[in-house]
Amino acid sequence: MEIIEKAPAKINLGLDVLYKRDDGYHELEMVMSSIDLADHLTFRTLEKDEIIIETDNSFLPLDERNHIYQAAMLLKRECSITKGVHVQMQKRIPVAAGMAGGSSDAAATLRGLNRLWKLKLSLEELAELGEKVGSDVPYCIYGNTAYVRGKGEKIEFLPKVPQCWVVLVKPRLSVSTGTVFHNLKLEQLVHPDIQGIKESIKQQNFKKMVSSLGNSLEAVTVQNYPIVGFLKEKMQQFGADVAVMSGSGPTVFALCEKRSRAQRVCNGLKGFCEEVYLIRTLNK
Ligand SMILES: C[C@@](CO)(OP(=O)(O)O)[C@H](O)COP(=O)(O)OP(=O)(O)OC[C@H]1O[C@@H](n2ccc(N)nc2=O)[C@H](O)[C@@H]1O
Ligand SMILES: Nc1ncnc2c1ncn2[C@@H]1O[C@H](COP(=O)(O)OP(=O)(O)O)[C@@H](O)[C@H]1O
Repeated sequence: MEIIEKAPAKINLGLDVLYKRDDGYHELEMVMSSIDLADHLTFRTLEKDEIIIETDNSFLPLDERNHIYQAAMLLKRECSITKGVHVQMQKRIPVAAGMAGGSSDAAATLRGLNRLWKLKLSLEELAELGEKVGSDVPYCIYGNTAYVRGKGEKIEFLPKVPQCWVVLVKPRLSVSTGTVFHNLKLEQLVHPDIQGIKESIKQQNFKKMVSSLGNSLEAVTVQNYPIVGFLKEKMQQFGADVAVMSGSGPTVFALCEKRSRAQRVCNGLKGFCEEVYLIRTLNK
């Protein structure tokens, strides 16, 4: 039997850093939304007790450093599964981009193997397990639009984002999430209006939503990689309703109510960057 799972990328419509916790992590308050750009994973049981990952991306590690491997190993241990699994992944989400590609793959692995091996774990149980693989995995178990707090484990579902187009631009550089958090100065952070984003989504008010979006980590990443600020400015000049960095970066996304406007932003950005995508938000 073969099981197929889609692993969608996320964008952070809002990301606020509240304080540094005793465990060294930072307490976050975020609004996340899934977008229509996804990795595709296919799972097949192996009689031999091994985890084999194949992918069309030649830069990813395929051993225990891969989030898919970690999620599969965790579930095998938790449920005492002695069979193995073969995972085939088509990688579409840019890597180390602030779009939770690895976390979404881990979440898809937990959902996929739960079905393949008929384990009957609830999504809540999978989310709790996923926390051990990465902070964004619990959210990625559910996807869609959500208000997320803590390190990423406290999740409140929101209605779908008002209909709009998303342009993504990923400069050719990788950002280390750890370094971004290490470099931030709490007293200098800008705090976006997370409650305003939540309310505007509940009211389906696009204009109010775009005026509230923001990311506390943006200034930290822009300081080290000025190209991120440059691309954001370009998106605004080409007519984006709003442009914000996602996660710890370096991807910047623009939201546009009109498709024609999004197309203009997309065409304009192609002159500066190879990786530019025009997509929609994703809501089941
Ligand atoms: C910032 C976010 C927001 O969605 O997204 P991405 O940029 O990764 O997409 C995530 O919380 C990223 O979560 P995750 O990708 O699991 O982070 P990790 O690799 O565990 O973080 C690497 C390091 O960053 C620091 N870190 C991370 C998350 C957090 N809430 N506080 C922290 O201080 C810690 O020092 C940690 O050791
Ligand atoms: N399945 C995976 N997909 C992407 N990256 C992975 C995966 N497994 C492990 N990684 C590693 O995780 C790191 C972060 O990648 P990714 O999850 O794409 O970034 P981000 O958290 O910024 O969205 C990369 O250094 C990458 O090598």
